[in-house]
Amino acid sequence: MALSGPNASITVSNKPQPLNAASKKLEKRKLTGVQVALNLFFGVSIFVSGFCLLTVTERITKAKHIQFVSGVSATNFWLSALLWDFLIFFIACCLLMVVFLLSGLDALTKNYRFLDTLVIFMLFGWAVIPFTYLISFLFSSHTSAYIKLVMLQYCAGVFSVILNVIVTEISGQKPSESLLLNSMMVIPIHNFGMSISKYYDNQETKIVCSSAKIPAFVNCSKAITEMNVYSLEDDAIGRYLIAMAVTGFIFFLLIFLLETTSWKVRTFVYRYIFFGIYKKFNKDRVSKELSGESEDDDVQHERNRILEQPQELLNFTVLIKELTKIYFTYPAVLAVRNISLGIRKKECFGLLGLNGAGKTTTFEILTGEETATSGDVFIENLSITNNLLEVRSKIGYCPQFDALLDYMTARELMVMYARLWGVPETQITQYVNKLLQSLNLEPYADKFIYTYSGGNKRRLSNAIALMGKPSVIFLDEPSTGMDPEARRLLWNRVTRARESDKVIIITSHSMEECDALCTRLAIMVKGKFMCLGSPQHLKNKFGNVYTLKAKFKMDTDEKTLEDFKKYIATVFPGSELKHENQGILNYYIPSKDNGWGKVFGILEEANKKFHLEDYSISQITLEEVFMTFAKQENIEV
Ligand SMILES: Nc1ncnc2c1ncn2[C@@H]1O[C@H](COP(=O)(O)OP(=O)(O)OP(=O)(O)O)[C@@H](O)[C@H]1O
Repeated sequence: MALSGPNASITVSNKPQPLNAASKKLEKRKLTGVQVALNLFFGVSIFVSGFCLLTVTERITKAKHIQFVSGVSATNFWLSALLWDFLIFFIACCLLMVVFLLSGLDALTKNYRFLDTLVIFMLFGWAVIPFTYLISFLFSSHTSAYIKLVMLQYCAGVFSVILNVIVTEISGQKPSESLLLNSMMVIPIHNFGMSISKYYDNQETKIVCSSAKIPAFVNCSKAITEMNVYSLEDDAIGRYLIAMAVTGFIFFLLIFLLETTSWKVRTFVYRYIFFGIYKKFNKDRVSKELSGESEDDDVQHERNRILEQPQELLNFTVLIKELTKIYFTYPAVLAVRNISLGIRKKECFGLLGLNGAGKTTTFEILTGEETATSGDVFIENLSITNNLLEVRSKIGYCPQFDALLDYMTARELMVMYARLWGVPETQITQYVNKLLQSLNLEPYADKFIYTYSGGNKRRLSNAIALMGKPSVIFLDEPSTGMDPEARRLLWNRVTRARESDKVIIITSHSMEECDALCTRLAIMVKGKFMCLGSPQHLKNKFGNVYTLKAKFKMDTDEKTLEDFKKYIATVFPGSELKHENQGILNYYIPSKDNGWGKVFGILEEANKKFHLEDYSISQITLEEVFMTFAKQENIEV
């Protein structure tokens, strides 16, 4: 039996032949091409699968999205990744050649054969690196992607070799005539295994045939010794090399298609197919919940203003028009329900809402990360659905979770983004230092990011979002985990950015932050705007109560407290005792018919009558307005 075709170095005929001592020794020492390939598969699989680690990490942490948003094109991103990984692959292959040389694998190294071997390895690298990138899109964890890819590559390699033996040796078919073996040629490791094993066998045979003593079991016919190893014959490697060259190119093309047109395909599928089917079977729900009509007059007014006027007259930097997002899971989630909004230059718009209200989904659509199910977003009059690449170059984005590259320093990362934004090379150092200073990041600027605290990572994410010249900056919960000083610095920086003609859109769970930064805000409940306006407008509109805090001395008896409660109930009809603890009473007092002067007059009287230690009266806070909507959501749930 010949192990891989007629040119196998050690050809075992069907009839056992007597071997002399020298040839027995030779047989024992020599490997077959198949053995060499099998031995290489494991190491090669472990090594090449590593190329998925960074691509998966960059995708799931959104570092890739931030780079795209900062102006990197898909071509540049993937070509630079390929170039770098290919360089690493080349160095590793050179080291492997040294190992081959030291191990005495003359058929792969001696007499310039290492150049042929390198060609096989390089073509394998060209095919397998984009293949690994492509497969990595299927995974959302880099460790799982790595382990599964190692297993996939190794099993595919071993399987393909076994299949080749079965097809050629057992069923006697030529590899080029077997549909199964031909279809295996899309897998880089199969082509690599075949190339290396056939090349090794061919060269080993030539070495043995050119020696003084040719063992009897070696087939040294002219057809074998004079065959061009690069030809397209079944025992040569030409077809496998061509397959690797072509598939590498195809894999790369597929990556580009995935990056550039998959967004359009997804938009089409979700908008016209999934949403069409959904509308057909859920007519009532769609007309009731996705009508966009609102009970709040400000929200309704904003919607009318957008829908009734031609877009050119509106002059908004950001225009959200009847935006809807449905996640077609089971059951379907209506994450954003027909919202319309216009934001002009120098505005800071806040999106508030409980967890799961739809803020992040709205952000993801606005930054081009998610597709809208219906409606559209326009940034400087460019539709995000039709001009994604242009729109991306107009935005800065700080995602909810830090999209940073752990093995870079803050300075390196910021220099990289400054270059991407096109800051002139001579000004980059000064530009980065200024930004680092403004967020007090200088002490950590030259340390690896993985050593940073959560708050410092957040500062850096915000600094990156504020870089360059975007027209719109999206900040998703920007100050989470920051200390009060860092928060103040951030607020100053954001306010300065807003004043320099930018639009800031922010989501936050900190009402203090929204009150400090936002010129307008909306409270979102279950994907809908429940109210819209400036913080003061919302406080006036929904805060039709004052909050009264009365503090009694420690020795005050129960009767005095009861008398005070009766007194308040009489002088402020409709008042509500919200909370009582350790002689401190908190009331909501209706503001209607109770001006500030009247309230203070009554409380001064109460102070004298009940000997209060202290009292205060204030307008309702934004947090209390928010809580009234939050309560509504909880009741509806
Ligand atoms: N990929 C997804 N698939 C299915 N449902 C999703 C997906 N992403 C979000 N959702 C659902 O969409 C709704 C809105 O989620 P979203 O993350 O936008 O809320 P959020 O207001 O940003 O919440 P948080 O304040 O916690 O960040 C939630 O009900 C959530 O479960």
